[in-house]
Amino acid sequence: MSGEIRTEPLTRAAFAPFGDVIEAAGAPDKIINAGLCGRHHDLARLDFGSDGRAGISVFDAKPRALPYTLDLVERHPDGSQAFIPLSLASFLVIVVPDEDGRPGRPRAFVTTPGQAVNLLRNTWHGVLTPLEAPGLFAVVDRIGPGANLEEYRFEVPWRVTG
Ligand SMILES: NC(=O)N[C@@H](O)C(=O)O
Ligand code: NI
Repeated sequence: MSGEIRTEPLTRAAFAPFGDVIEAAGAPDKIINAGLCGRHHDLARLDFGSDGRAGISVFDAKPRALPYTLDLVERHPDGSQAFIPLSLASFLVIVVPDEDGRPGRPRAFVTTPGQAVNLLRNTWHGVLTPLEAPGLFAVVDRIGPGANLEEYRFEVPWRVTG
């Protein structure tokens, strides 16, 4: 299976089967800090497994452009993975439903400035793909034993267009 994938806007509802959209959307859950800050509370389903712990790393990724050739996806069977831009750059988020242990048809989302994402454990996804510089991201994922990585290379790449 291969072909062309059109990008779609990133919304919590559309992304929910694959993970969470982390953003300051709507009214804050709580006003804190003497009224000077709104807290948008507990936005992501983090999961680091029974033998792992949470880690924060910084990724400095090369920006890419659309149309984008998708030939490789991966997943982390032991934990979730969150990508939080350290700038207002937009990025491409590719996720794929699993079909009997292999990726099915990818879906491609483009973030708007201020959006971050958390990928659920074992969700097929494209690697971190900024669409503009700087490609600096904080990444919250599992630190622990094992590779926590399964890769899949498509025999025929997908073409992702805007
Ligand atoms: N390999 C790694 O740390 N990053 C990937 O998991 C990725 O999704 O970019
Ligand atoms: Ni990953």
